[in-house]
Amino acid sequence: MTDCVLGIDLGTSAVKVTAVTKAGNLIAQEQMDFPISQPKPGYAEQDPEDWVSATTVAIVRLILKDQILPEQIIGLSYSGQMHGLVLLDQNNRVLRPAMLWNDTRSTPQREEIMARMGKRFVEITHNQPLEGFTLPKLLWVKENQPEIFKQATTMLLPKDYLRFRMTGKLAIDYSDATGTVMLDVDRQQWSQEILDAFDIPASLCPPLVRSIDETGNIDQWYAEYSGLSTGTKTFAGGADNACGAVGAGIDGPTKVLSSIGTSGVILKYEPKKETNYNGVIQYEDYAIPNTYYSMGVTLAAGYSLNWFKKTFADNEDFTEVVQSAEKSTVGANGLLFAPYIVGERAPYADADIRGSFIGIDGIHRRYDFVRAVLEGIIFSFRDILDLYKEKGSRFDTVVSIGGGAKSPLWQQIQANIFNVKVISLQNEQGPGLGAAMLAAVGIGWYHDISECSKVFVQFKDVFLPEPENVKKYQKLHQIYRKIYPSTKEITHDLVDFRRDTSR
Ligand SMILES: Nc1ncnc2c1ncn2[C@@H]1O[C@H](COP(=O)(O)OP(=O)(O)O)[C@@H](O)[C@H]1O
Ligand SMILES: O=C(CO)[C@@H](O)[C@H](O)COP(=O)(O)O
Repeated sequence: MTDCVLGIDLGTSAVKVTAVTKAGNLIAQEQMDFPISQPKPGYAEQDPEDWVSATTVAIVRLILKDQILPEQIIGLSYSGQMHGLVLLDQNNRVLRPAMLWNDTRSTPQREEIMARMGKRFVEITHNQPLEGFTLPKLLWVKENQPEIFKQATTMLLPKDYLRFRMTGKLAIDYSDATGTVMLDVDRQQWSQEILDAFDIPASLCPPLVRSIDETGNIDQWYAEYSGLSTGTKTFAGGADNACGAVGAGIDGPTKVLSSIGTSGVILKYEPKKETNYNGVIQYEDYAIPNTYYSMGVTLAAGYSLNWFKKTFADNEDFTEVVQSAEKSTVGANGLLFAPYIVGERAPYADADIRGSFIGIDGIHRRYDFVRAVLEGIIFSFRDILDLYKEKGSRFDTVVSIGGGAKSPLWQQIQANIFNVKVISLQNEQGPGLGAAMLAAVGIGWYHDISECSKVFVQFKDVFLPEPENVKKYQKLHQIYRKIYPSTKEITHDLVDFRRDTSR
């Protein structure tokens, strides 16, 4: 019986639980999906109970199907979808569905924050108060559901709620706390100035801990519910992008992370907390203590592909749909896709922009549309890389993770659009591996993340830019860049005509 740690990756579409030994061997992995509810355009909610049930199913499968013994699991940690707001009452009961990172209903609150605090807000948090972040959501509840706000005694993020249900302990780690935009990044504490400005009781904010800190053992109730042992220690964990970067070995300035999950992310390691991109690019505490990262987020990356598949190829296998894009060409035979189908965050912070296919021709087949979707998402990533390049950053490697990294074609498209070498991991589940690494360091197997990374992080394939295709993509990207300014007004005008899915 070999001891192992679990990395629990609470994503937006599913939870994935990965068991890893001290030697970095992945001995089992289980996944359980859960739904997302979009009752109105711009809304995105989940029932926190679904996270608990799905995680428990995955753990039960590890024990019953994969034959992992509960006593083998000496520690576990968490990676969580970021920014989502979970509100608890005085009995620690959930007050309303969680409002997720891709819920963009809080534009008035975002504007109110900027009107009230302006530049000072960006100085404190190193971020703009975008709709996706937690504070605008909290203010939305305060203004639109005051009876719920009045009952709220604790605010948690998704993985922190899951940890609470498994241990009975309330906590939040610094990487997720930055994503609330209520943390004073320079002082590394909740910002009293922001709390006072919006009349938010400080008692709502849970205690801050580091990602590798111990957060209690599995409690009796959860041990009985799941089959885990009360001897298993939990460690705080981090934001999914922070954990993804840990699991991808991002620990210096020349490697960049590209993640295609439900959202898409281009992420860069930042050694100094003083760096401030004035909110154009997000700035967050990293899961490695006393370091930071910045990132640009494409709201609908894997989500765009999911939408396409659900709408036009529902009963077909995911891999086959993606592979069909090989029948198309670089530039999808003259078809472009802009992935703004739930609004956008970077490089355009615009909750009302919507997506488009440009250049539809009678010659186009479904595989051209698939190709355009894959390419459009990466053009959006390229826009973010260009923001970094404008600031003088230079990279020689992109590490590709997330569900999208299952496709070699998509990784080659990345290498060609970025004109940079792209490498993949042995297991594309970087966030789960990163969470397991936090537990491995927390438990004392390794002195620090860097030591653990040498054993746990294993790369797989290398995709080199193909010069002919790089040239074609450079031209196509210039055309793609015109889509946002050309469609902004048109798609904003269409807002009132969108279906209200609550009816
Ligand atoms: N075989 C595949 N090839 C390419 N992309 C895929 C494949 N299967 C799933 N995906 C993409 O991966 C995304 C899910 O990635 P994942 O990292 O699991 O997301 P999350 O952490 O947000 O739940 C889906 O939205 C889908 O677009
Ligand atoms: O909002 C952000 C980052 O700021 C998202 O990246 C979420 O953290 C969701 O991640 P995935 O489920 O797409 O991995």
